[in-house]
Amino acid sequence: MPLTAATAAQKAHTLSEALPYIQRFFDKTIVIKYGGNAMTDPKLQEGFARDVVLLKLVGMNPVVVHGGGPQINDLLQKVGKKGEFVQGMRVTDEETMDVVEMVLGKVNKDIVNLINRYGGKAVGLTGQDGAFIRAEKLLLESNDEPGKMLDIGLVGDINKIDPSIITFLDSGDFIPVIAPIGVSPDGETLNINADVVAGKLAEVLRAEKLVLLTNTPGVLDKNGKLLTGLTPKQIDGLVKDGTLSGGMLPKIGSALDAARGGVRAVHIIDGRVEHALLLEILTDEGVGTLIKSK
Ligand SMILES: Nc1ncnc2c1ncn2[C@@H]1O[C@H](COP(=O)(O)OP(=O)(O)O)[C@@H](O)[C@H]1O
Ligand SMILES: CC(=O)N[C@@H](CCC(=O)OP(=O)(O)O)C(=O)O
Repeated sequence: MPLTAATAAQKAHTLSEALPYIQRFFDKTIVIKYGGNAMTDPKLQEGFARDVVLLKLVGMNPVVVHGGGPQINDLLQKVGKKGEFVQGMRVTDEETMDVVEMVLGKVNKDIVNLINRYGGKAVGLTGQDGAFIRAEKLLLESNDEPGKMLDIGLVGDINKIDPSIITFLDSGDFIPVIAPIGVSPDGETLNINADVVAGKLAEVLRAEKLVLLTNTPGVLDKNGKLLTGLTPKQIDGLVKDGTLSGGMLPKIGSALDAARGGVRAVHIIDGRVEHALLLEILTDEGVGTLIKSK
């Protein structure tokens, strides 16, 4: 069907709008957290893969960190286990860890394949590769009994990320795709929340941007209204009054740490919107919640 003059002008305008963003982010690192909740629809997955390839081709260095929480829950259910979370972190016994590794391995390869199908050169990694994510067992402070530390099993608290393998891949044509698994000093694999890995990696890589793709329009207030920008003080209030809960807790904590750690722009956006990533990075249509460092 031929384009009308108005539609053609609109399309040209949208393409042209990308120019200053392409210039600004040229050769800059963009860490993208692809949440398990944002990857459930095949059409959205294809859109995501195309967006990542496009960002690489226009000269940016996209680094993908993926989750897979709902997919892990599905397999746990099939083997007769129930997913249990404390403060947004999965309680991980040995059997659960096997399921986590299995599912994240499959999710990782699916993303790699999809990016490659659209002409990218994705390379899948976990923190075990080159032992680039070193962690120790996480102890969480109990909310009910301050001072009491909770052991939630084989869950990692990041000690150190060695960025050299990622910068090496970035400097070539490659797109790193990272599963959130770390390795302890004695070689044990540890399950790490993907938001935590993405936030820390963005900091260590001195990324220009961290974009967390999830299944809500962003951070919502008590009445379900989108909060477009949040300061540390506002976040503190939302945690204390219970507006933020579950998976949003590690997400907001990591986002704030990254913003304070020097990542210039940290956004939580709706991965259910087609091409949400392109809209966020290459257009004036900033969507979701911007996390401010002060
Ligand atoms: N105030 C809030 N605003 C938005 N989402 C919230 C809020 N509090 C809790 N959540 C929950 O956090 C979830 C996102 O975190 P999570 O399930 O870990 O997603 P992901 O797989 O993208 O990391 C949302 O689906 C929502 O249920
Ligand atoms: C310790 C911990 O909670 N690990 C997460 C890792 C996957 C993840 O973070 O996935 P999403 O981003 O899709 O939530 C888990 O086992 O679910």
